[in-house]
Amino acid sequence: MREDILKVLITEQELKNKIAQLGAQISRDYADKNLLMVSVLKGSVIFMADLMRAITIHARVDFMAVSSYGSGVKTSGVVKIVKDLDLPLDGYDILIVEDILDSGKTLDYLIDILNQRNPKSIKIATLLDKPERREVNIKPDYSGFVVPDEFVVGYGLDYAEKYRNLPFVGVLKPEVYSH
Ligand SMILES: O=P(O)(O)OC[C@H]1O[C@H](OP(=O)(O)OP(=O)(O)O)[C@H](O)[C@@H]1O
Ligand SMILES: Nc1nc2[nH]cnc2c(=O)[nH]1
Ligand SMILES: [Mg+2]
Repeated sequence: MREDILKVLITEQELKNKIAQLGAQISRDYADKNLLMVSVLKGSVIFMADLMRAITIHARVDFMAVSSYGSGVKTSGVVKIVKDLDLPLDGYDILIVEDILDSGKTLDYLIDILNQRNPKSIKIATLLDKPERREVNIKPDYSGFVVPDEFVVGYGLDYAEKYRNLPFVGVLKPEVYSH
């Protein structure tokens, strides 16, 4: 698996340090709020697991699965809800936890849907932000790293459902895509 990686963009240690900072910041900002973290499966699962443990105040968690990329590297533009939340949102301050904000279409759609359920507030925490690729007007409230316009994998992010279990974020060798 490691032999498929062209370069490491963000190391395990850099991820760890940044998530500790984000967790501390969120803990301060939500001290007087009613935090419900909403993880967008599957990509955000590793970030969610690490971020929630870096948060030192009461936090509830829930999971939602939407898919727009299928198994490829390009968004289909169609966002499908594969699994909905279990909890109603009224009275909660929602923090959507994402692995990457790319075109922005996934979150744009998701925020529309979640807003209809009357939460107190909705904010976005994304590990990675790829602003060059944005197609809709959306910005993260908490962001770990800005990444260049390259398809990244690892730490939850897949290519054809593989590489999610790499402990760092990297870029694949071009020949991997032709298999
Ligand atoms: O900003 P966008 O262009 O919409 O892209 C970002 C979304 O794409 C990926 O999910 P994907 O649909 O591949 O599903 P996955 O999380 O299960 O890999 C990623 O996890 C984000 O949710
Ligand atoms: N794995 C992966 N999924 C994405 N979804 C949107 N952008 C990306 C990306 O750069 N890598
Ligand atoms: Mg994906």
